[in-house]
Amino acid sequence: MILGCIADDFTGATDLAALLVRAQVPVSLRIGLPDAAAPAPAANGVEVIALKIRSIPPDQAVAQALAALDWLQAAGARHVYWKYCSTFDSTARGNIGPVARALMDRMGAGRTLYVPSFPENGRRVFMGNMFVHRQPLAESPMKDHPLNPMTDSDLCRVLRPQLGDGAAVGLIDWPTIRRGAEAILQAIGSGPAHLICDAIDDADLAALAQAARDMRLLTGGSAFARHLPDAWRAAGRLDPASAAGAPPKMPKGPAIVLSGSCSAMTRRQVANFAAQAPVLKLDALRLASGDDGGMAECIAAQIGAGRTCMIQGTAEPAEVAAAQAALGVEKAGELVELALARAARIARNHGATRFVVAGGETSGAITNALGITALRVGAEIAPGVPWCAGQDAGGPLAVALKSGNFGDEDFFARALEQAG
Ligand SMILES: Nc1ncnc2c1ncn2[C@@H]1O[C@H](COP(=O)(O)OP(=O)(O)O)[C@@H](O)[C@H]1O
Ligand SMILES: O=C(O)[C@@H](O)C(=O)COP(=O)(O)O
Repeated sequence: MILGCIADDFTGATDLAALLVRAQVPVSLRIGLPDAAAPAPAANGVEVIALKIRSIPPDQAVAQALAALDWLQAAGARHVYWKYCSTFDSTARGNIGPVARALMDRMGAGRTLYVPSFPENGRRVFMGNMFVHRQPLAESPMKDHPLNPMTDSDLCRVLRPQLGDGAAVGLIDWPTIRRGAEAILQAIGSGPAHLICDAIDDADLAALAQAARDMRLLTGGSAFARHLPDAWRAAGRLDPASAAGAPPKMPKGPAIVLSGSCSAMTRRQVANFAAQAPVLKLDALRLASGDDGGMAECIAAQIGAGRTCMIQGTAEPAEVAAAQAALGVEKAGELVELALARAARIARNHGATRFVVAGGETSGAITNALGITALRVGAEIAPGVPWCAGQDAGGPLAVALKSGNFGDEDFFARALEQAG
């Protein structure tokens, strides 16, 4: 296997898998830690392991990431990629830094790069500061994220305390990156173990990939990973004729939209789709007292009759803040995730075959609830959001796991049309 990847959430995993398919390599996407009976990886392919470790306590995230690393290494991974969010989503304690550090220690890797930029989706790092479209990260809607609000745009400052022990974090800045792979290589050689990298367009990411092609451990978003296969091909380490293979066949049938993201873009997408399909809005406070607003009846009436509907946890920042103040951040999030996971199972029992899900944590909860253990990546609906084909006890199904911030306003309708 040329590359083994550990993704910290499920939308991130399908994003990464889609971009690697674009890079013309065979990609296998496994949900959770593969068991002993899992099929062996392809010799020249990429393995992506989707974990749900973005917001859990650092020691648990590290333990799961190391277990994934052990599996990937035993399966022959030549390089390893630690995939986190293109907006560097993490809590004050981690988990980007602690997991990177643990992977470095276990692999004996002296250095690694941190390259979250995803220019096609408006995420750029300049002089160590992350921008989301035209706004600094800390002024963007990411400041209101329910689980990991991002309140500092300076990524060196975000990473340093996560690494602890006074760890040195360096920056490979854009003027260096614009001088090309040779200059980047020198900066890597003379810098500290942890290096945040600027990148404002895909040419920057390609230069970084060329400079980093010998590094065994790399970290970042999907857009940087996409450039690695070309860098390895140029170095003669990957068959120039390698291909992603034929896209999987997607099942047809009733579809449900399940939205747990509260991002600004998802809120617009939910409002847009609400004008076209029946919607049930969950309320975290009512869920806490066992009231889901008749969710099962609503799903049975719509999906059972072959029509679509949407169940949303999605709410405005003030509503989320009120629920969190009453219930606690974790409890409020968990209640909505569990309700949406239950909605997915009910919909499946009424014949749903297509699931459009918004939100990374939400996608993790739903994919696990459906018992999906592997996905095959199909066509992208929006950059970084592919339809994926999977299987559960009831047979074939399709899921589109949308990162909170990805896609245009009409994303849900477009997704259903595309796989219609
Ligand atoms: N109304 C709500 N009140 C409180 N928390 C909510 C509400 N709706 C959704 N959530 C929680 O917010 C979190 C959103 O995270 P996630 O699904 O990862 O979305 P994103 O992709 O935008 O990061 C989930 O844990 C979800 O359950
Ligand atoms: O890199 C990205 O932006 C995405 O792949 C990602 O990780 C999405 O996370 P959520 O926004 O929590 O869905």
